[in-house]
Amino acid sequence: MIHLTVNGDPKSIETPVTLDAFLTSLGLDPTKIAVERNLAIVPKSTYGETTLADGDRLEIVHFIGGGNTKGDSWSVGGKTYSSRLIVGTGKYKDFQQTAEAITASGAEIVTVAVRRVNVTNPNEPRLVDFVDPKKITYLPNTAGCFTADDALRTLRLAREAGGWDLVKLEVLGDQKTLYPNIVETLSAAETLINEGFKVMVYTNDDPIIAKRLEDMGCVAIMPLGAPIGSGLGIQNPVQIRLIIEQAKVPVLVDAGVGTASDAAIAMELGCDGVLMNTAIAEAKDPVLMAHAMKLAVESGRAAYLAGRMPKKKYADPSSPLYGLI
Ligand SMILES: CC(=O)[C@@H](O)[C@H](O)COP(=O)(O)O
Repeated sequence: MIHLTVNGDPKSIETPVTLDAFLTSLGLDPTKIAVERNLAIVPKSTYGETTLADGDRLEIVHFIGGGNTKGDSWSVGGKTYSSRLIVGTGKYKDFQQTAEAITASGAEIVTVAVRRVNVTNPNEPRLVDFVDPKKITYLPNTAGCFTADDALRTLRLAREAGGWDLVKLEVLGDQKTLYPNIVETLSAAETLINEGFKVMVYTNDDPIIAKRLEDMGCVAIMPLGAPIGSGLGIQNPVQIRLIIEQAKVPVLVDAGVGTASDAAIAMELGCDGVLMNTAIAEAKDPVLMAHAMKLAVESGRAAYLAGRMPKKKYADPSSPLYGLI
């Protein structure tokens, strides 16, 4: 019988085994841990030829290199995306800067205000000459529409012009708040869905309305974090969480993000993604901010998947084994 200690706990094994086999017998993945044997680090490449002996003291350190979110994709409108950041195309200095920011953001979907951004007129600079619609999904939106009729005309136009049927519906209530007009939004969503559009819908942070839009057939629910263009960050995390908990379609915070931490909070809440425009376009350095937003969305998503520790009322020492080695 061989007696060992593992992180201070006694362990016994019947016959000598290699470190590799021992770690595996503990249910550990030898590629993801580091081991100290009798105060000397064991190189990973020698785990297979290191035979444990009576009296060995092992210290095992887990999760070296951490996890990653590779392969963590999401789908909308029948297409799968790995970036969870959707960016707007308004408010930039020019299309060149728009394109550079989009590249830095890593976004695979960009939203375009059909009535404001030139996509099709060859006599003016066109966004499509800077951002290739074969590589990036264009998501036409109805920015600036205040009635269901306006929104319907705009999106029918978009389908006619570019064949786009995955659309972002936003019907606004007033100029001061740019809050959604929910009555008009519901009516437009119903018509669009009946006409075969796949509707990603901008809405308020009301779980009841969100459910109704989902039941109607919207393919994504996009509650505001704060008023469009305000950069105030997520004002109502509880409501966003309630919307996420009940939804069976993707939920993306849309509007009101001001800086990277706002995007991370949205993702930590469990959102499938974030849509933003102003925070990037009106930053002093839009391209750098686009990069920051990419990292924030990825980091918030990883934190959500990792599962945060519970909040505690009192201190809890970080190194319970301190002094034992
Ligand atoms: C681009 C777009 O669709 C906006 O209407 C959207 O809601 C973004 O809002 P922010 O500019 O606050 O990010």
